[in-house]
This record gives sequence, C-alpha cells and structure tokens, in this order.
Amino acid sequence: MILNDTIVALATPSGSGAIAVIRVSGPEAINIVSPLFVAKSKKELKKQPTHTLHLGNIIDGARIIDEVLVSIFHGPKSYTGEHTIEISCHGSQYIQQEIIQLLIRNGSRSAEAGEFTLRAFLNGKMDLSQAEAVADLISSENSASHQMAMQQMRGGFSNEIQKLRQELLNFASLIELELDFAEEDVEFANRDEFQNLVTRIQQVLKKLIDSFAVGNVLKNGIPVAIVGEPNVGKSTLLNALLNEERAIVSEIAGTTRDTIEDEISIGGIGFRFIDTAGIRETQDIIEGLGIKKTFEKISQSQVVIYLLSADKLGHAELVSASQESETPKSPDASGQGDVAFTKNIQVELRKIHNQFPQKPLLIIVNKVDTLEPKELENLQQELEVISRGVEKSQYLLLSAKTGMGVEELQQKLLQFVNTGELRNNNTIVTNSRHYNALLSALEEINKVQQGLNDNLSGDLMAIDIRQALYHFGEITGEITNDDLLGNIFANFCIGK
Ligand SMILES: Nc1nc2c(c(=O)[nH]1)N(C=O)[C@@H](CNc1ccc(C(=O)N[C@@H](CCC(=O)O)C(=O)O)cc1)CN2
Ligand SMILES: Nc1nc2c(ncn2[C@@H]2O[C@H](COP(=O)(O)OP(=O)(O)OP(=O)(O)O)[C@@H](O)[C@H]2O)c(=O)[nH]1
Ligand SMILES: [Mg+2]
Repeated sequence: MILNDTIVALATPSGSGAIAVIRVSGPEAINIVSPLFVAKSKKELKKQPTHTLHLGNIIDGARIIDEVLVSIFHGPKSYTGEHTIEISCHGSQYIQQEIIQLLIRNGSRSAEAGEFTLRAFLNGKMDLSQAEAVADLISSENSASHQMAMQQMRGGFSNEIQKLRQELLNFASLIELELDFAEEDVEFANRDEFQNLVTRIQQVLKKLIDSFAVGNVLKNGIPVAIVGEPNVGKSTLLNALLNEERAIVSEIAGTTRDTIEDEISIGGIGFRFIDTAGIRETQDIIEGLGIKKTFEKISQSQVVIYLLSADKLGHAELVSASQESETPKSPDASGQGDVAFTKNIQVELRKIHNQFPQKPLLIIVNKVDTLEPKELENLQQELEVISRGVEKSQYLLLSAKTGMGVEELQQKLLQFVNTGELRNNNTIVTNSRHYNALLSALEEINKVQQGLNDNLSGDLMAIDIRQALYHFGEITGEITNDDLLGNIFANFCIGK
C-alpha cells in the first residue's frame, strides 16, 4: 500500500450518464489539476479557497477536452483528509477516459478499490466500523438496511464501543498501577465499581451480540423458500411477488430445474424469495439434483412457503392422524387420487417439519380462482387437518394468477420479522467481523468476571482486561493490520 501518492478514479458508475465525477486525492491533487484547468474567471485554481466550485475548461495543451465544474478541498478538510479535487464533466465515456488519462500522465495513479475511504480511515476521518458502513450504505436497497448502515456510519455503534473501551481502559490503568505498589497491598481500582462496570459491559455486549441475528437477516434480505410439488404455481407466485416475469412458468410439471432468487422490499424490509424445483420422486438426474438443492434452500431459509394447488385438493375425506406415518400411495388415475394426494401432502409437510422443526411454515393453497364457493368451504376444513401437528404453521389461500391474497401473504411475512430493534433505533450489529469480535470480547470479560469472583490478583486480571480491550480495538480499527484492511477495502467499489 502506497499512501503518499495522488490517486484518481471515477466516482460515478462506469458507463455514460448525464454527468460524471472524477475524484483526485493526495498531496499533489491541487498541483496536478491546477495547470490543466482554465477557469472562466481566469483565476488560478491553486489559489482558490477550500470548498469552492469553479466553472472552466479541462485542457490538454491547446485542446479543450470538456467544459467542467471543479470543486476544491484543502486537506485535511476533505472526505479523505487529503487535498482533493473533484471534476464534474459531461458523462461521455470518452471524455471520462480522456480526463483520467490526462491526470495519470500528469502524476496521479489509478486508485484501488476502496482507496479513498481507506485513506479517510487512515487519516482519522472515520474509524474502521464507520468505513465499513460506507460500503453497506452504498449497497443498501431498502429502508431497513439503509437505516442500519446510516446509524453505523454516523458512529452510533463506534461510540458505544469506544465508551466501554475507555472505561475499561481506565480500570486497566488503575489495576496495572497496583502492580507497581505490589508490596504495599493497595487497591487503586475499587472492586465494587469495577464489578458494576463488568456487569454493564456484559449486558451491552450481550445485547449487541443478540442484535446480530436480526441485523444479519435484515441486511441480506430475509430468505423465504417457496417449495411444493411440481406445477402447483411456485414460479407464478414468485413472479407475482416480484411483479415481473422472472421465472419461466408452464403447465409442464418439472419446469423449474434450478433455484431462482430475487429480492423485493416489503414494508421497507428486504425479502429474498427462492423459487425451487418441485419436489417429487423422479428418475431424471438433473431434476433430482434440483430437488436436492430445494432441501438445501429450505435449510438456509428463514420462512418456508409450502405451496399447494387447490385443483388437486377439495376432498375433505382425509386420513386420520394415527395413519400419518404410513407410506402414502401415489396419486393414481383411478379416481381416488385426491385422497391419496392429500395424504401425500401431509406426509411431505411433516417430513419438512420434522427435518426443520424450528422453521415457520406457511401453507398456501394456490389456484383458488379455479374453485366454486362451496369447494372453498371444504378446503378450509381440509387445511385444518393438513396443518394439524405441524407447529409454527399457518395457512392462507391465494391465486398467484389473479394476484388475490398476495398482499395478505406479504403482511403475514412481515409478522415473522422482529422489527422492534429497528423501530427503537437501537444499534444493530450487521457485520460478522464485528459479531466475532464481540463474542471474543465477551469471552474475555467473562474471564475478568471469574477473576473478580475468585478474588484474583490484579496482575492476572489485567491480562484478560487487555485481551478484551484488544477485541474492542479490532472493531473500531485501533488494532488492525494490512491483511485485514486489504480484505475489507478490496470489497469496496473503485472510486469509493
Ligand atoms: N461530490 C461528492 N459527493 C459526496 C461525497 C464526496 O466525496 N464528493 N461523499 C463521499 O463519500 C459523501 C459526502 N461525504 C463527505 C464527507 C466529508 C466531506 C468534507 O469535505 N469534510 C471536511 C469538511 C467538513 C466541513 O465542512 O465542516 C472535513 O471533514 O474536514 C465531504 C464529503 C457523499 N457525497
Ligand atoms: N388457474 C390458475 N393457474 C395457475 C395459478 N398459478 C399458476 N397457475 C398455472 O399452473 C401452471 C404451473 O405453474 P408454475 O408456476 O410453472 O408451477 P411450478 O410450481 O413452478 O412448477 P415446477 O417448476 O414444475 O415445479 C401454469 O400453467 C400456471 O399458469 C393460479 O393461481 N390459478
Ligand atoms: Mg417452477
């Protein structure tokens, strides 16, 4: 990592647009751009005050490349903390490249991914968790992920960690001071006060650690698997939820072979729907692989939608609960197909439920547009029977084709999400690196607690306190190394 040179990159997306922004940052940024810019006012860019905007031409010798707006930031008063120039040019890719090449010929270098924000971090403009939040903010696509990233970028999480760290540090210093007076048996660090602090740190850490369960799903979108027998309308439902023709739909059973995923926002929260290959006994190797994948997707999902087709149900005459474990006959063409079919569904459902007992199951009957009102009544009863014994299940009727009941489904899905932490504006941990550091910090704090219980000597306790401090420092970036920074910032886009 070379950090004392001047870097340049396009800050706006690659491609052509109305306007593009090229950003230059580093000790020579102003000196490099100044002679390449002729202001309409004829004023020299170099002499302009910080945070001012100037209209003029970017020139390459006698040639004018573009008419642009240039902003100037004098370090350390800038995003990166370095001298920074931003050039807003016309959004042609040709112009963008001509200007960037010109800047490179005149002494700047192409920035690496995340290098502007890396510099902001290294220059103390933000701590590491705030820098990570910048990337999350850029990729946020709904209200929930936006709110969490914004809170973290503005330092909510960092402040909480910093405060604990500072208090713990004060105690560590006092305890370590005792070591210098070991012979005199003095206690600079009041043990009762220390116990209070340790208890408080444990509580905060536990709260933050618990929030990750929510934060992780809210950030990545709540995965919802749509499963069921072939041809029940899983892909049609996916399309209805996404409001686009995302998956191929046909009357041929076994249309979907591989899983198809896409995300939408419902009530500000991201849901990732996973359409799967219909579950059935099959000789087809590829279809079989698809079905295997379906079960993988169920295990990864937060909620399972088990879809049924109304045109196959409709007979209230059902198997009793005691027979449930019996292997069902496969549906046949002899007219008794429906009963066997329903029994089949019961077995299928219980299979899923037994394999994933904690997973909420939404049993949904699709194609209700094909039923007569009287048949609908029977269906209600039938569903009661089908879902009996499958805890955490709810059922719902809909038609993916007409859209009836789809909104109700969305509302039901929202009920599975705990949005309390979001509403209360609590700090929510969304980053697994932070989560792991918090777990390690708690482990060390628990050792400190044990030390207090055992009346352990200060020198031994100091070791665990230092370890806990180390893990706090990992989150905010006081403790770091080039590999870790490389990893974090390599996942940024170029120009950020
Ligand atoms: N054109 C442009 N838009 C942008 C950015 C940018 O770098 N350029 N940002 C980049 O992500 C975000 C805004 N973030 C910024 C943060 C700090 C400063 C800045 O100049 N800070 C100085 C002065 C503060 C002040 O005026 O009080 C400083 O911190 O000292 C600029 C942008 C989003 N929009
Ligand atoms: N009448 C009616 N037909 C529907 C409805 N939903 C789906 N269909 C039809 O059912 C057939 C199967 O739909 P798909 O969405 O391909 O079914 P699938 O469950 O994805 O099937 P596989 O991918 O083979 O597992 C298609 O002909 C759809 O048009 C509905 O609500 N009402
Ligand atoms: Mg399908």
